[in-house]
Amino acid sequence: MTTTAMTSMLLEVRDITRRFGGLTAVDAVSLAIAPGELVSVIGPNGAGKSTLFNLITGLDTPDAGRVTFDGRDITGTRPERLAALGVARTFQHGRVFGNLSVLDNVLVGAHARLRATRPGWPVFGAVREVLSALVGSPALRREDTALRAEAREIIAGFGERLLPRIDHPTHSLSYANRRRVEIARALALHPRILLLDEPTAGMNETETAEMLVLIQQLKARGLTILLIEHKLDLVMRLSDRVIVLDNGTKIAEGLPRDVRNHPRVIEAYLGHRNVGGAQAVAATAA
Ligand SMILES: Nc1ncnc2c1ncn2[C@@H]1O[C@H](COP(=O)(O)OP(=O)(O)OP(=O)(O)O)[C@@H](O)[C@H]1O
Repeated sequence: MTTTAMTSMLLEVRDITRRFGGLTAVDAVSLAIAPGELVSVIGPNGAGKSTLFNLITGLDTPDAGRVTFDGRDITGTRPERLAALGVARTFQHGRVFGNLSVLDNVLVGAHARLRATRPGWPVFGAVREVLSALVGSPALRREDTALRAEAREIIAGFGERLLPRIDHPTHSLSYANRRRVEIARALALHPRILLLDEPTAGMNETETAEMLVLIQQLKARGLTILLIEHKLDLVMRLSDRVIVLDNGTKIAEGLPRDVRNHPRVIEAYLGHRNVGGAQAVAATAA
C-alpha cells in the first residue's frame, strides 16, 4: 500500500498482539479501513474477533502493535475518549441500561456526545440541569427538546420495532430489540466509525433481513463500519472487504467472493465444522 493510500485510511491497526497467558488471542494482526468502507471480520469461534474489537475500542490494551484513528495514535485510549473522537461500538451479547426506557438509553448516547464536545460539561452540565429544573432555562429546554427529537428520529429508523416501545424499560424488550436499542444509542453518538459485534446474533431470519437493510442504510449514508458477523450470506452482501481470522492470525483478506473461495478459509472453516457459518462457507465454496 502506498503512503498516500495509508494516510487516507480512517482506522489503521498495525501488528496488534494480545496474549492471555500462553494463548495468543490476536497475533500481529494489521488492517485498515477507508472512510465509508464496510469491512467484515469473520472466523471460527475463538479466532480472536472480539478481542480485536476490544483492543481497537480501548476495552483492552495490546501487548504490541498500534491503533491509529484519523492519523491519531489511539492505542489503549479509554472508551469514553474514543467515543468523543467518533468511535462507537456494540457488544456481542448486547449491553443496554435495562431499567432505562428505550428513549433514555438513546439519550445517554446523545448526552455522551455533548459531554465529549463540551469541555467541563460533566460538572457544569449537572449544575445547569439543576438550574434548568429550578428556573427552566429556555435555552436548555430547547436543547433538551432537540435531543429528544433526534433520539426519536434515530429510534424511528428501526421501523415499528422500537417506536411503540419508546417509553418501555429495555429489560422488558425482546433480545433482538435490545440489540437494536444498543445500535440506536451508538448512532446517537454521531460516530465516524461504528464497530458492530455480531449485530444479528439471536435474531431470526426476518429480523436478520431487517438488520441487513438497516446496515445498508447506514453504509449508504457514508458511515464507516467494521463488522463481526457469523452469518456469511449477510457478510457477502454487505462487505466491501472481508478479513478472516483463525487462531488469532489473519489468514485471508479481500473481496467477499475471493475470500469465500480462498483455500485457507475453506480449510479453517472445515476444521471447525461445528461453528456458526462453517457449513455455509464450505458449501458455498464447494
Ligand atoms: N479475558 C480473557 N482471558 C483469557 N482468554 C481470553 C480472554 N478473552 C478471550 N480469550 C481467549 O482468546 C481467544 C479469542 O477469543 P475471542 O472472544 O476474541 O474470539 P472470537 O473470534 O470473538 O470468538 P466468538 O466467535 O466465539 O465470539 C479464545 O481462545 C478466548 O478463550
